[in-house]
Amino acid sequence: MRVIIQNDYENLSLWAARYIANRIRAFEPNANRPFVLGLPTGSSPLGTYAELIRLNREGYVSFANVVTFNMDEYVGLARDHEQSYYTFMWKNFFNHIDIKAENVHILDGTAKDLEEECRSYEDAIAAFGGIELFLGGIGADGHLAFNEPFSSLSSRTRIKSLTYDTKVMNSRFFDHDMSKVPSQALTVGVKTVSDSREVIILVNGHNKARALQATIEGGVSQSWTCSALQLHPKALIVCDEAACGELKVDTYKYFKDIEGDNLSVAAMLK
Ligand SMILES: N[C@@H]1[C@@H](O)[C@H](O)[C@@H](COP(=O)(O)O)O[C@@H]1O
Repeated sequence: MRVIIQNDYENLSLWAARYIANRIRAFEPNANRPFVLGLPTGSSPLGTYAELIRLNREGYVSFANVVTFNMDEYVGLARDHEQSYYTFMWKNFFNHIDIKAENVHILDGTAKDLEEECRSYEDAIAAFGGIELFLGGIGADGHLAFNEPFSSLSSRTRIKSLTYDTKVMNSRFFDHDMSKVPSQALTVGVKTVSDSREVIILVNGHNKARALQATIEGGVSQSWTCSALQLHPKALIVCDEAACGELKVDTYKYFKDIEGDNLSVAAMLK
């Protein structure tokens, strides 16, 4: 596992966006061989999306041959609901880049047969040859996508009930009214994420410090689903100083030292 520690959220976002842009450029995707990118919602990726939009507008990276799969979606929210993840993604990212609408995949939380919706999502990922790079965030309880604590580490896309804590956290988007927060979501599984050839997780802020500690230093455990990344051959954590509060000094120093030359945000633009 690599851990990139940036001073603040701004630099974390620039570094992550430039890394992703460079990966897409190096892949040289075309219509027959698209770059398959997994994407999250939430506040963590907003800065990364903003920089990717800027890089796209400047002509540094194109999404014309990028295929995306989003991590999750609330059950029961229509796509045009202002808090659906569908709305979030178009508003904050897809509307501003040169991606083709037919290349965007987002689970439909209003599908008649939700189990079939999940199965066909996994089939669609497989049909594209799997995901090249999955970008994600984590919840304060370490959830990856909506894989809440004690989700199976070999889980696939399925329906999950949200924990009380997650509903409280997400109620900020629903007028702070818990009763408006959907109780269930469709989510890719831990295994769906970890089957990707590369995983990048953004972790910022003090409230994620325990989750970051569990991801890097704790044992692999279903109680912190993010810890499954320890078994991944190419997992990359991009975090800010604030999120490092629970790491051992030695751990912190190790990653700062070993990644020293790689931390420059400016040097990421080729
Ligand atoms: N399902 C999403 C996750 O994919 C996200 O990583 C997490 C953290 O959100 P934020 O980035 O806003 O802290 O919350 C949500 O519940």
